[in-house]
Amino acid sequence: MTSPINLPLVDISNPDYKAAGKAMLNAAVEYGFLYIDSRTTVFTKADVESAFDLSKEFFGLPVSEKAPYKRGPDNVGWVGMHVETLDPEHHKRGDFKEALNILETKNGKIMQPLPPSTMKREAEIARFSDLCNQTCIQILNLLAHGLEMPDDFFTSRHDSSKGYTGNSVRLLYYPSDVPGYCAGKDIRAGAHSDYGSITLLFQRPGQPGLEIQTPEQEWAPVPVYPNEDEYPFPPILVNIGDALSYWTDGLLKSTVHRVVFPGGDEGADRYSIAFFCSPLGTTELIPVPSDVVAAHREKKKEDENQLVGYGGGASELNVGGRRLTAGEHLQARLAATYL
Ligand SMILES: O=C(O)CCC(=O)C(=O)O
Ligand SMILES: [Fe+2]
Repeated sequence: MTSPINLPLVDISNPDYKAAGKAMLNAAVEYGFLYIDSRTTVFTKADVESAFDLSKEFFGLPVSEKAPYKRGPDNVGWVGMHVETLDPEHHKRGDFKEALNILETKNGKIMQPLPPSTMKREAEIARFSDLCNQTCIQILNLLAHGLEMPDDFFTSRHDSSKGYTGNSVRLLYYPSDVPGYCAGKDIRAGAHSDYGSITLLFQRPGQPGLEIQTPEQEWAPVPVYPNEDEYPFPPILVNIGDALSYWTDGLLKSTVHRVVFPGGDEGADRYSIAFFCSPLGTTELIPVPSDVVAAHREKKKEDENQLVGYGGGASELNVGGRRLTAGEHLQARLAATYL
């Protein structure tokens, strides 16, 4: 096994905007993954604990109480065991996980039906969703800054008051004992890249399992904690999705990752929470006006249609004489992974 990867840890509250923007950009270019120091975020320990607590409560419901809230064509709702197959090419059985996709809340309100016990916690969910959104805006601003573009270039294309983005909170549950699991054949979450612009990932102490693909095509575990420091909760893992990679002509990496069953004593259940931040569905994935991106393109002289990240659903960046939109890419990827 490859040694754990040593990803950069970024202080998101750094008043030296220029330094923070470059630190964020460098990590996004080199790894496509980075940690945000949880001491520098808008979240309190209680916000994160309450989100994991309600996640545990939801997944602990009997199947009969979750089934009425099954994921529909709008991609919101409960995803049962083996329903999603993130890497259908390599895994016959679907992912060994359950998920709950919760669409970004609006003015404190949940926009979809949920079980009464979860609905009761609407205020906590809405606060968590808002804080995720705020964090994504901070990150997108810093990345724009790092790319030497107007600070609001990305955020203005993520403004959900202007249309549908697909931004969502995703609660994930990977049970440790699933009948019929076959080591070496089955996987908790198959290899994939994320589809939107950025993903925030919240993890729990003692519940590892995430791995990223290195440029040498090996799998490197991503530790829950990057070092021995004292944190109120584990640092938030941030990764770049396909949209930002297309937008920057591959300068920012949409890195392939997966979730495995850890060996040894670490065979615990894993709970994680992702926040997927996506551009407005109508946004064309055209390389952005950045000198930094232009210099990268000049250096690479790359093929226009090269695959980005895992790239499965979007080998064609041009459709019908125009560029692919963020919404089309999202739909193509979902169609490829819900069989
Ligand atoms: O649970 C995790 O650690 C990762 C989940 C993930 O990669 C995803 O849902 O896109
Ligand atoms: Fe992912």
